[in-house]
Amino acid sequence: MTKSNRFNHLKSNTLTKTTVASSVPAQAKSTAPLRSLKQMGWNGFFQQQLITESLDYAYVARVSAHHRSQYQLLTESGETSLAIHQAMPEMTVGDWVLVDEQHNFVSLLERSALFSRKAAGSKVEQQLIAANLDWVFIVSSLNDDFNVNRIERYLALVNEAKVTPVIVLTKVDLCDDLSPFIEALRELDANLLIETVNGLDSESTTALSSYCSEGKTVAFIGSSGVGKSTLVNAMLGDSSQLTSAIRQDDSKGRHTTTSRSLHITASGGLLLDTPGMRELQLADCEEGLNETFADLVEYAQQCKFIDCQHEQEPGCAVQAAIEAGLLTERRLQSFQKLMREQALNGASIAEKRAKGKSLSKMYKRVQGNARANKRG
Ligand SMILES: Nc1nc2c(ncn2[C@@H]2O[C@H](COP(=O)(O)OP(=O)(O)OP(=O)(O)O)[C@@H](O)[C@H]2O)c(=O)[nH]1
Ligand SMILES: [Zn+2]
Repeated sequence: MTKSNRFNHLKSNTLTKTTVASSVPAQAKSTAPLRSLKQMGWNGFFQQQLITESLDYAYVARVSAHHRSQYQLLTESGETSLAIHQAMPEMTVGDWVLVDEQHNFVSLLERSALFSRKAAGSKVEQQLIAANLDWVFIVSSLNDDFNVNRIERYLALVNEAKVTPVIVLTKVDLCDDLSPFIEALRELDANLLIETVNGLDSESTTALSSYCSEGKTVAFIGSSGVGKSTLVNAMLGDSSQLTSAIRQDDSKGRHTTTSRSLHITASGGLLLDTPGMRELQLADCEEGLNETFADLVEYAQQCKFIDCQHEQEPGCAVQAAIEAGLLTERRLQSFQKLMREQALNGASIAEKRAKGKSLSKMYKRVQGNARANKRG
């Protein structure tokens, strides 16, 4: 079957119940109101991955929580669960899956975005944190806690995950002069999306509703005390959404009550809130760093040596840009610190020693790739 006729029947405006098998299993039971796939975040990117044949016996579901032995799923008929088997791929909150009527896993749909980290003590194991997000709010308060280096770190993580970042500056009610904060952010990227809010004032937080519109999935990251929980509560409106839970049988047949990590917000979007998102560390995000420091990487491509570390090497275009006032020394230091940090966090202890020695190799690889991409 050719690609075109395989997808002929799938039109982007048919994102309704009729595009999937109508018989979602009767087991689905929920205290939450029913939602259409579109309201759960379904869009053309996922639709075009569906193959007609599978729709005759499978239905679409979104992972709303990940427990030890099962995934919790949101379907158009309510919530259900999927027992974890070895043969299944690793999945995470936000993933879209096909499941058959006997509750067997059929397939995992390709992700539009993914947050992951290396599992502790393991060289290769990836721990998946969240999938298919549309926006991530990087939250920082407008006071002494505001830290540009920290925001750069979050930007690298969000860019690496292929999600669009929005900087949310909280506690605007306690701030007399916004301009130094905005200027510092504009220095990172003149096109950054920035919102200023008072999390305690519902009128002020409506600015975030436009991102969290029907079918859009958002998450918050930021350090402790900046006001994330306050914003989460404001966006969920009806607090019952936060505690909404389903009863399910655990492996020993006992009833357990578990809460989900994917919530419907008052503005109709989805809010993904897991401990993993809150504890994100920088690891293996060279691409994310390159995007976050695109200005610096651009200069680095003009350096005489491909593995230039932008310290005292002759012909360093990065140092020249700093001298010419085109780039700040702070930004170079932040880039170098984050490059080192992500390399070390992503490595095992044995690898760490080796990686410490081979920073120049890493520069060579990153800057070499950037040069190659530019040529290509
Ligand atoms: N004045 C003012 N206070 C705020 C604002 N947002 C949050 N707060 C207060 O700041 C404190 C911390 O807010 P939280 O929402 O708990 O912060 P958090 O980021 O969730 O912190 P963790 O739970 O530790 O991660 C609380 O006392 C909030 O009431 C704001 O915009 N203005
Ligand atoms: Zn250089």
